[in-house]
Amino acid sequence: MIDVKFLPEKLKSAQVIVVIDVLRATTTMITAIANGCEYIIPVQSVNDAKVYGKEFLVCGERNGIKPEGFDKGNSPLEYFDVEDKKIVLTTTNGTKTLKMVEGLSDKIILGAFINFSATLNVLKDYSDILFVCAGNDNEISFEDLQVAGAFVDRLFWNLSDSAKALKYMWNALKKPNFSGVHALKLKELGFERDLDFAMSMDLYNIVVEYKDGKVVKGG
Ligand SMILES: O=C(O)[C@H](CS(=O)(=O)O)OP(=O)(O)O
Ligand SMILES: [Mg+2]
Repeated sequence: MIDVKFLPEKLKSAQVIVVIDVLRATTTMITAIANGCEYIIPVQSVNDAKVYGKEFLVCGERNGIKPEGFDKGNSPLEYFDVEDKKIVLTTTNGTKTLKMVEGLSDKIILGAFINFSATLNVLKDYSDILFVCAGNDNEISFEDLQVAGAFVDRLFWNLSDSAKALKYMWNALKKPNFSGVHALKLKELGFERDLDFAMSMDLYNIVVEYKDGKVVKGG
């Protein structure tokens, strides 16, 4: 079954789980890994991140903005210079959702548009996939649903009703349309370029996984 959770609730195990927080956590983490970051440790809180030692870049956001004392925020455009770095990251929705799916699958993948085709190639080998959209503060995210819909549209196993609904939504849109509440909020905060970046298809040809507590380049 190909199933989609519009929010990270009523979670269940699956052969593969794909966590989607296209604005911006999964887009940001994929960018960091594609630019040579060794690994990323997602954590729940700003205080959890601060305890990591000097060998880590301490990164993330609250209300979209880099917390005081942090090295980087949650804009993917800040992660082109992270070769061989170790990162600890806390974000409002994305890192929280990764922690929530821990233990539910042996294969947890990060989903976004910037490495869409590479991820799709891996997903084609599986018939039991759960897409988990991170949403925004417990509300659904139009942008996350678009990524799920684009994947579902290219997978041909049994679709759940939520997957079927997103397939039709994606077919109506045909390309990314970032105009939801979260996109507008990021625009107001001055992150318009993040939206363009996150809507770009296939900038990177890698798969990114969450394994043993770390976000790493997939095999
Ligand atoms: O930084 C982001 O884009 C969001 C926080 S907010 O909605 O902009 O305040 O965090 P994320 O975990 O990536 O949804
Ligand atoms: Mg988000």
